[in-house]
Amino acid sequence: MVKVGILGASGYAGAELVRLLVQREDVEIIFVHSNNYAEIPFSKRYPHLKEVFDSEFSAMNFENNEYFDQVDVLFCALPHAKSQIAVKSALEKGLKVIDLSADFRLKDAEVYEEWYQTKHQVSEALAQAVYGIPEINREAIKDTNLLANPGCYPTSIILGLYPLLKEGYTTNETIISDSKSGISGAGRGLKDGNLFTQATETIQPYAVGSHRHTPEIEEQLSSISGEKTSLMFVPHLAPMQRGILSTIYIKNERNLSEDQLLALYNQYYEEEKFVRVLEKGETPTTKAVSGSNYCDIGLAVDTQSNMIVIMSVIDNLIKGASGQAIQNMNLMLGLDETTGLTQAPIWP
Ligand SMILES: NC(=O)C1=CN([C@@H]2O[C@H](COP(=O)(O)OP(=O)(O)OC[C@H]3O[C@@H](n4cnc5c(N)ncnc54)[C@H](OP(=O)(O)O)[C@@H]3O)[C@@H](O)[C@H]2O)C=CC1
Ligand SMILES: CC(=O)N[C@@H](CCC(=O)OP(=O)(O)O)C(=O)O
Repeated sequence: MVKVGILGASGYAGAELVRLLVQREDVEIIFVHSNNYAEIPFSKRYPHLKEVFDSEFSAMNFENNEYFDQVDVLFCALPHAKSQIAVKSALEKGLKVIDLSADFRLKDAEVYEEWYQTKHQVSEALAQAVYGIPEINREAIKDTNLLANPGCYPTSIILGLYPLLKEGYTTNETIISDSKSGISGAGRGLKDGNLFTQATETIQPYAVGSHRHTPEIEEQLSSISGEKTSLMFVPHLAPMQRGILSTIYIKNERNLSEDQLLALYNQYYEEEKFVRVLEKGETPTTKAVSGSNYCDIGLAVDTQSNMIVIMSVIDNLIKGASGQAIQNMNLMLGLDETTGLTQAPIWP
């Protein structure tokens, strides 16, 4: 039995961890943390899990936390900069740690501090953290105790570009990703722009050219291509609960035909349970991956402009957060990577 604890379980990502893990017979959830909802049953905040998971939230201090002595794996689903002390303490106690925030995703503390405007308190641990996209760096994930779970936008974009960049495809022309996210991507915290009245029946770009996922994506794309690779990333808030669509544009510098492009992606992803490459002419929809750990990728070549268009969709809370975190946990524990993640998507 694998014993797990979840920090930030009252948030959307934490609650998805609970929903996915509570259904497993090989996992026991030992504690769910929330300071604001301490001693309140989980199912009061998340009524869909009534009689499925009714344990109370526990408030806690993260330094030398005795709760950590009771578990094998710690998931941190806290905002940026809030889990660093917990991660340090859990690593010292010999736990496997999976952090869903951005705190261990960037290798360079200075870059983190510039983009997140806060000092990194555990920068010495950055070197040991492994960035967790299993389809790309499965072997390193198996060997780490500190897993940096990727951001939701980065997951959709990196999986979308991986085969082309791995093949040495264009890195000297700017790549563009026009990405759209459902509102759950912003978490459950109250924010004016996420009110129903502000966010429904409209779509809006934000953080144009300045989104904090840009350095994360560029670092990973550069690592794949072996050269400095830059990205023009434009996120949008879309009026849906879940889902991310990234439409990525990259110069077709080797004049691949659509059939060749599809063959390349099929070759890279044919063994990957959670990546589905669509057929010629098909375009992905966020609905087709909703509630699942799938990433669906559609491909097209625009012969007029000689641009490749990659369309990548995920559920931001599953493959973009908690599903991928569990996929990583499975690998870190030597389990079948797909355990607990084979639920089919929900439609409509
Ligand atoms: N939503 C998404 O699609 C994705 C989210 N992530 C990342 O996962 C993490 C959680 O996100 P999400 O679930 O959306 O966020 P939510 O805002 O929904 O939840 C935040 C959680 O963190 C806790 N928390 C907030 N502030 C503090 C603090 N100062 N100290 C201790 N605990 C605190 C809250 O507990 P309390 O009840 O006490 O307020 C709550 O449990 C973030 O780092 C986010 O970037 C990553 C990928 C996708
Ligand atoms: C819609 C929305 O607001 N999305 C969030 C991204 C959430 C996420 O995955 O990012 P992190 O894990 O890096 O926080 C944003 O743009 O800040």
